[in-house]
Amino acid sequence: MKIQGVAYRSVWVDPDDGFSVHIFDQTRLPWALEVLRLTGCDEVAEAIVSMKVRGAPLIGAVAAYGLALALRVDSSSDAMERDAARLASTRPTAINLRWAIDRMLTRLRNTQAADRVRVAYEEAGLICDEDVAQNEAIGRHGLALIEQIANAKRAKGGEQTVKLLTHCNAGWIATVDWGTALAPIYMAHDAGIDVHVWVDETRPRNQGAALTAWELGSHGVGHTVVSDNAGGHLMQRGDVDMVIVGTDRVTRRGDVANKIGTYLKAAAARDNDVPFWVALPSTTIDWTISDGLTEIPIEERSAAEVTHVTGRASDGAVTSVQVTPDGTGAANPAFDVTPARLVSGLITERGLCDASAAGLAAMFPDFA
Ligand SMILES: CSC[C@H]1O[C@H](OP(=O)(O)O)[C@H](O)[C@@H]1O
Repeated sequence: MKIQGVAYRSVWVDPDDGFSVHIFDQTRLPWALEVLRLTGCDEVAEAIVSMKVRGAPLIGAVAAYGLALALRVDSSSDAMERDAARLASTRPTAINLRWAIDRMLTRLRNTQAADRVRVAYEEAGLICDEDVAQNEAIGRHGLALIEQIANAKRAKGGEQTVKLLTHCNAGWIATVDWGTALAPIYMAHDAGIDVHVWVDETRPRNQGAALTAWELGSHGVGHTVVSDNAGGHLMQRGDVDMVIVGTDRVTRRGDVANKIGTYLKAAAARDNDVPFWVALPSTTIDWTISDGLTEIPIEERSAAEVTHVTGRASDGAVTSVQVTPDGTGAANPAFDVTPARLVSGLITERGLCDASAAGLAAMFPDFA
């Protein structure tokens, strides 16, 4: 995606040194655009744990490069397995992380130690290129949904703006490029469709207020940040034509894990007959599990993310302030699970499908 006219991906290998891995520090956005140069596995692991880099597809891609960096230090099989396990353990919910590491190991276990660094960078690069292509395809398939809404509104007459609601950040900065939930929105905007996005702030880390708003604003897409609790009210008033979100893991029967609060939006959407669509590349499908509620591990993050909020002070300094009384405890589940029955459909790189075992098996017979 472009930032001030310059095209970027969210991760890239330094063209000069040929090995260091560059990412944007997402904890500094939207106040500063800062590139981090990662030169070792531990730095990559820390960047994922601290959410300097985040987003299910992107943490998979960056972890893949993290393994390449680790192999530069020690390409023995024991070290490779240890470092791969370390990277895979950084965050538990997004299946893309486990998928990317497993894909790297599958290739590297069949590679001579002397060739592993070269092969690792090659495979990580393929993972990135495939993510970009998948997300662009998701954009095209999701665009058709937005076009349908726009056409229906045109036929009906009256207010023409297609009003979408999204939760958290599933944009280009959460993937290698394009994004998942935001890809159709970018394409609709670029196609001249009048869209407006309600952006859930997405407490506690405010990925919506900080990252989705920054992305959409940078691309000129109309948007309004709302509190997480406002979505149901907007739907009741007919101000939401469709909800579109990303995901971190989808089960083989279509249960969806996504940022905490997604389930509540899906429940409100169902209660107000608002279509609720989930955008994902097939790397986000966990074919080994069915019941999301009992089988998807939900990341528990620090209480400090709830008791404190980060923002820019009036003097321009980015700082964190406490919003709870001293001594008050906080729970911080980072994801929840939306049952397939509340999902209108899945937007994949191969097309739109039902959030069901049959729908996924029909779309991905080669995986199911
Ligand atoms: C296309 S990103 C998918 C998913 O990842 C985000 O989680 P986090 O910000 O904790 O990495 C969020 O749940 C997005 O919807």
